[in-house]
Amino acid sequence: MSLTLCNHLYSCTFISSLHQSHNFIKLSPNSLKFSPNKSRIRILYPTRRKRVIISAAVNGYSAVQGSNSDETHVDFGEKVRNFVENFRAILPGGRWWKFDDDVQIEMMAKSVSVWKALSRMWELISEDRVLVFAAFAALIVTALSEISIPHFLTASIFTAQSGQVAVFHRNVRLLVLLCVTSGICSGLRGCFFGIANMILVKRMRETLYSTLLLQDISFFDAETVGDLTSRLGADCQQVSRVIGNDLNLIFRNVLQATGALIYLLVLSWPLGLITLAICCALFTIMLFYGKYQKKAAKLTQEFTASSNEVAQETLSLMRTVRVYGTEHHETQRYNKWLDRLADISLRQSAAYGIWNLSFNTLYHSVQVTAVLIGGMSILAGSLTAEQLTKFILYSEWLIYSTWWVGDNVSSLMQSVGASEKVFQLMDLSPSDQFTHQGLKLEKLSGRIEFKDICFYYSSRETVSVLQHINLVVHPSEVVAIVGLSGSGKSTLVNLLLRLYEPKSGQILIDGYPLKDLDTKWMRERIGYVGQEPRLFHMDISSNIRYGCTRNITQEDVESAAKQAYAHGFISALPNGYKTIVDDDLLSGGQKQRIAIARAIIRDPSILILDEATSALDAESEYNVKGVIRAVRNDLKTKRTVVVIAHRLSTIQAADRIVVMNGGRIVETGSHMELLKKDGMYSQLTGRQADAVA
Ligand SMILES: Nc1ncnc2c1ncn2[C@@H]1O[C@H](COP(=O)(O)OP(=O)(O)OP(=O)(O)O)[C@@H](O)[C@H]1O
Repeated sequence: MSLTLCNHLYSCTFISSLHQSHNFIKLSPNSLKFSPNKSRIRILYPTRRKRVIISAAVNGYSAVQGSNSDETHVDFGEKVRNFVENFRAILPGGRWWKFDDDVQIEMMAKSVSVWKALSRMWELISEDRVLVFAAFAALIVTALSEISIPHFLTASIFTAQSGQVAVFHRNVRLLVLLCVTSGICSGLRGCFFGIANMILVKRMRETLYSTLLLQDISFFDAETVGDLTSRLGADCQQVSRVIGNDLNLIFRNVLQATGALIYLLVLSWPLGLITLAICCALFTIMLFYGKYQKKAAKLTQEFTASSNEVAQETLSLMRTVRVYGTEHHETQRYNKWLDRLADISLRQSAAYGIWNLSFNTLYHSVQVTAVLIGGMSILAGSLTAEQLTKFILYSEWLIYSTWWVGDNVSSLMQSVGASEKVFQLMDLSPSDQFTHQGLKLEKLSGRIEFKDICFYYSSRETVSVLQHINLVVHPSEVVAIVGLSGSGKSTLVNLLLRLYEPKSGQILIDGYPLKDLDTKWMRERIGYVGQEPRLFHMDISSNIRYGCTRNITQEDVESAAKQAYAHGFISALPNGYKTIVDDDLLSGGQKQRIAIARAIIRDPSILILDEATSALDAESEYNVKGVIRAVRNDLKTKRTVVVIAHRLSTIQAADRIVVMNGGRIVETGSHMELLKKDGMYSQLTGRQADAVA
């Protein structure tokens, strides 16, 4: 049965119930609609390393399976109990407020303390510490000027009332000076903190991006692009508030609150202590609120990342979505995450409401207490009206500052929550390939030897993909690897490209272990054309030059394009080699030809071609055969060619054919030798011949 969640709140109840019971679902019959042709409910939680799938057999769900008449028999007592339970759930601290139900704990990044997060941020910005110090200096001057204003304001009014002209003028002059100073320093403070923040976010993104680019390929097998771009975008943006907003305002308000408190205690210590007690209560509420917001922020980041993941996947597969007419389904898939985001936001807003309510209540209680006790003190003659006015002004100041501190601490907590995953990713060590300084040979002849290679992908440890592969490819030899789909051909090439490391065995290049060779040096000497070549969003010329470290002229580009049979169609494009392309603007065959030109221009000692298996067959075959022919005819440049071949004519052009099955090499030899053997190869060619016939 498929399940439609009628409204957002019910969806939360549903998900919560799923988590609570794990096996049994408690659902409100009103909230769900079932269609009879499916049998499972699946909820996917994207996690960093795995997706948790909760499946619930709906057929075993008797309460909903029954007719609607069940609903009418719910007795009054049950209804009241449900009402009371729901009411208790929405009270502060109730079940509705808890986030734990919403998400598996392993999807969260390791929690970092505020101090740890701040010290990490300081590491990133410490290079520009002068700017930060200048910002803090401006902040201190602003805070001190602002906190002195109410004193001189009140003093000016009361000195005018009592006719002390000289003192009145001095107070007004000081007032003007304080206003001007606080105005200027406030501007400088905002500007310096803003710049410091911009630097922090820029460094954070730079560091994160460069760390990601240096990870092993297996890291990208486990992470999704949408998730990573979300860390770079939304998460870093959230952290951007830390210095420019949160810290800046926290420090300002802490300073002002401290000043106001001292002033109040000097003015009247009993009233000062009462105000302090109220502020402590406010601060305690604020701590709970801050923690709550931090957790909410972490979930918001997770769900934003998940929604980005869905959007990115759908938009990049837009043609498939259109052809299969799944727009509505995809919208629902996206909406599911939006609903969860809205749910978090709903609770955040409700928490904000409670926080504001507490503040208002406590704020007004300070006013009332001050007027009551202060008024009685005036009547008793122990306090003047001027002192009480100052007291009320400063107590307002104190409580407002406490409120601001609370507000900004909660915002800081949110930023810290958002930064956790970013720091976790930033802490990843780069792949060994980038840290290890390997050997650089004087000359590479292109001899490749696979020695007893075994391999499985870390994401599927139980599935052995290559088993005891032994193969020698001689310099300038053209070797075709053939076999059924999934037999491990591309994996073998991936190991040669060092995208993955063998689990056992060794790959030798010119007799040297591939692991000992300098990866960058080695890759510069390999040309690779994948089965589905991808192009960058830049002009064709730049796409062909991509990654080539030697000096390249436009003639070199055109010559490589001619060898790859790409010159003709490129010249026919409106802007020729300057035409901006990307993955969608050219046909599969045209992209492949550009990728071949990109491989040829490097003048590689080892050329690896993965022939396309799909609809491109004929064109791909023509292109690949052309490259092999060119290698054969060009006696000056010696190249070893490894081609993963699917077509008979490509295979025949090879010096040697290696047949793979189930991760093993089962046959090797020339076309004729293998046909005579009447083994797997002859079966494969027989099948292809039948297909052509
Ligand atoms: N990144 C990966 N993570 C986990 N398993 C993978 C990964 N890439 C490939 N595999 C699995 O490894 C096995 C071999 O795949 P491989 O791509 O090497 O086969 P192939 O012979 O090149 O197939 P084809 O001719 O269809 O391209 C397959 O079972 C595949 O599902």
